[in-house]
Amino acid sequence: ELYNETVAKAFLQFYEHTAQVVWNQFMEATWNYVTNITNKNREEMLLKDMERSQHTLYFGTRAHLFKIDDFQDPDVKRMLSKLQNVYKAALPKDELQEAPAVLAGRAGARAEGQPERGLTLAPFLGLDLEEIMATSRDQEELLWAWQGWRDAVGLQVRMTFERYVQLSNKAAKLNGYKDMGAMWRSAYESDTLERDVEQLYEELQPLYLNLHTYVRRALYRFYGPQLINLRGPIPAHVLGNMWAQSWVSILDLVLPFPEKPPEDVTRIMRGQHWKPKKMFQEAEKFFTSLGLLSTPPEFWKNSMMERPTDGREVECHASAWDFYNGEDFRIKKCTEVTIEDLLSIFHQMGHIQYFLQYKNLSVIFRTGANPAFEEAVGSVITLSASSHSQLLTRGLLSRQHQDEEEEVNVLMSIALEMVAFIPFAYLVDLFRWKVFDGTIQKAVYNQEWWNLRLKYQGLCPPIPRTEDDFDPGAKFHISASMPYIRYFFSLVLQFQFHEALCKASGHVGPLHRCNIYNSKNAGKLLEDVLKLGSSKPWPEVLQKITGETKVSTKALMTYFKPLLNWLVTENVRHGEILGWPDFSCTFDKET
Ligand SMILES: O=C(CCC(O)(O)[C@H](Cc1ccccc1)NC(=O)c1ccccc1)N[C@@H](Cc1ccccc1)C(=O)O
Ligand SMILES: [Zn+2]
Repeated sequence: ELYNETVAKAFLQFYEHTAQVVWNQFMEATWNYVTNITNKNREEMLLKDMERSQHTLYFGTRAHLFKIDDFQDPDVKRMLSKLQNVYKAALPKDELQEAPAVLAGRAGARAEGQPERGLTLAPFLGLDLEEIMATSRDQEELLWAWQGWRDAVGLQVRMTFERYVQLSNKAAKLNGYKDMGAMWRSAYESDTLERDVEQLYEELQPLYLNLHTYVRRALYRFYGPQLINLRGPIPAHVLGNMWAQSWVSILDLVLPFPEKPPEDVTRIMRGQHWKPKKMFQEAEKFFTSLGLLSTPPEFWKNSMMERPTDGREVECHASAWDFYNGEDFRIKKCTEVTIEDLLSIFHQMGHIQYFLQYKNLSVIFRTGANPAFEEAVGSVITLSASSHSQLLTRGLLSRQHQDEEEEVNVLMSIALEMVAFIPFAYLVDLFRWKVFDGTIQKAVYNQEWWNLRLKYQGLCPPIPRTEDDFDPGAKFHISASMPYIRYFFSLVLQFQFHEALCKASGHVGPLHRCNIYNSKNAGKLLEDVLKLGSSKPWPEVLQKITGETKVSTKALMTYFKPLLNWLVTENVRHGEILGWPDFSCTFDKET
């Protein structure tokens, strides 16, 4: 009959050649917009987005005509089933037109006319406010920045968020999913994803609880009892980050051994006159030291490594770009010369390495084995890049020896980045899954957001919040409709990968001292995984690198064991209450 396997192969060839052109044009137009936000560039992006949707719909509807179950070739079956999901292209034309203004919030279009004043100010405002959140120790100033950002951006997103939920769920249903949360979760090819991540979270909770309790004590010492309740949640504006998702900026307030502070790598970088380009070259050197691929000339010619100084408005959230022609790959980042940005560049270069490794696969398979794999690649390299031995080798540290207490200090700084992140990375999509499935209704969006922030992060808003606010909208990924559970999953995966790569590199000793730099064995293991893209189910890919088919928190717990021991001893010594039995947020001061 007509739609047999031979026809399917020709159909896929036809898809392949047309998709490369359509996707390349869409990426070019989107790149032009986010690196020069003007109405003209927005129009051009929307046009290319429409063409891409028409292309997706043309092939998606026809892919449903094949009886995939009768086919033999596993690749043909897998490619056809992936084509069948057409995402938002399933929407009727008029709603598809409306979608960009609604779906991509801050990063994307506004319905018509000039973008809101607050929004055009926001990107510039954003980096300065984040700087204040990281460096200020004046809680009034921190409150001003915290509230300022939410008023400037959060409220804008609120206006379109309900319509965004409607359109998203309609598109999901048209693709056969019960809601958009189910469609997002389908990227993991598992019908137990929600329970799996909940289980991982529960295994990690004791580690987070002990860190939270210790940090609360340290903040109590600095800010006093009128701000910090030792039996209650921590106010969200004093953790050194706009979303309290990373606490590394308050390391100086919580250092276990303050008489042995770690060297300030940022100061050393600036003393050595590091520039953004050198930071990218540094990250590339690490990947090539593993025998992995180097970046093509286009990367250095076309990337945007610094915020432009010609007055152009750009989207400053870092990202890596594949232009689907096998040779054009870019990073967009408003790089500052800091250790945080150097490590963030390692993360972005991990995305680029994935693009390079799978560039000869069909376009359909040019994504990570699952979205968490994409995020984990760069982050696993970062674990080695930020190790004492690596920073020493690269001349970014001068002190050779590190004694036991200095090591606890370093583990604390890594935990402030990684362990503090665990509940935040978990709750962002817990919130959105509940919004999509209707558990959380519009009337209580903000209250339910703060219920989750209290339950999982043990945080409180520093001032009373109402339903006129929309605090979730203050996070880029929510305003840009970017799924987030991938970062939670990636956090666990990156330690599992790190353990496997360290073993392959012949490392002996504690996991947190491992540095895989120059290990061709570790590089080979990683290469074998990356070049598969999404052509195989991710448990198979996970097994190739770790020997296991299940995600496990064992490696992460091993890595932080020395710190957890220290934290438990410290918290017991102070007779601390783990958790926040006083769950109320103290606004009205008794005093
Ligand atoms: O958002 C990022 C880093 C940006 C990115 O590399 O994950 C970026 C996000 C993004 C931006 C614009 C459009 C789409 C996605 N993702 C990529 O550039 C990307 C993702 C998948 C494939 C190719 C590129 N990190 C998260 C979480 C995180 C990750 C690692 C350390 C700390 C925190 C955050 O900052 O909250
Ligand atoms: Zn990423």
